[in-house]
Amino acid sequence: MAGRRGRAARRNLTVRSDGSALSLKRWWRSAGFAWAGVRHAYRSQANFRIEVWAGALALTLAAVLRAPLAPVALACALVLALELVNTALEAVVDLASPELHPLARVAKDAAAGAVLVAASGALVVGLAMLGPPLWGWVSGR
Ligand SMILES: Nc1ncnc2c1ncn2[C@@H]1O[C@H](COP(=O)(O)OP(=O)(O)OP(=O)(O)O)[C@@H](O)[C@H]1O
Repeated sequence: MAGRRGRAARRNLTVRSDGSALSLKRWWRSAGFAWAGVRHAYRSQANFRIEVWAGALALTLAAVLRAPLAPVALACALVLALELVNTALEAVVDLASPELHPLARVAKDAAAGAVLVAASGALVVGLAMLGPPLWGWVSGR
């Protein structure tokens, strides 16, 4: 009996906390905030815009050349996600340290480094996946 009551109480708690977290309205609101973040990055960051269009080009080429889509999509998503994190970190650093500070530099440089590493990896993935079929298409083989 006590066990059943305990389980019911736990279920109530779970329903109350998970219920709101899983509500479609709440999820839609959160997605709206996330999309606002993406739009802000697109408007304010030239690098993000370049990466978006480079990714779109790579995905189009992969589809047209019938190259594996998943690794190209994953590499593009990684670069874009890290650029968004870099944008967020830049904003937080500017908020916390408007003056020049060595730690602010470390934070911004490391975040930019993360994007650079991901972009280099994406370039390798792009060359490996799209290079051979593109070469075959160009050379008519
Ligand atoms: N508060 C700061 N203290 C110390 N160094 C800073 C600070 N803000 C920026 N820097 C240095 O200047 C570099 C450029 O910073 P900035 O905020 O202009 O970013 P960015 O690389 O121009 O990025 P974006 O063009 O995407 O905004 C940083 O990587 C860092 O080395």
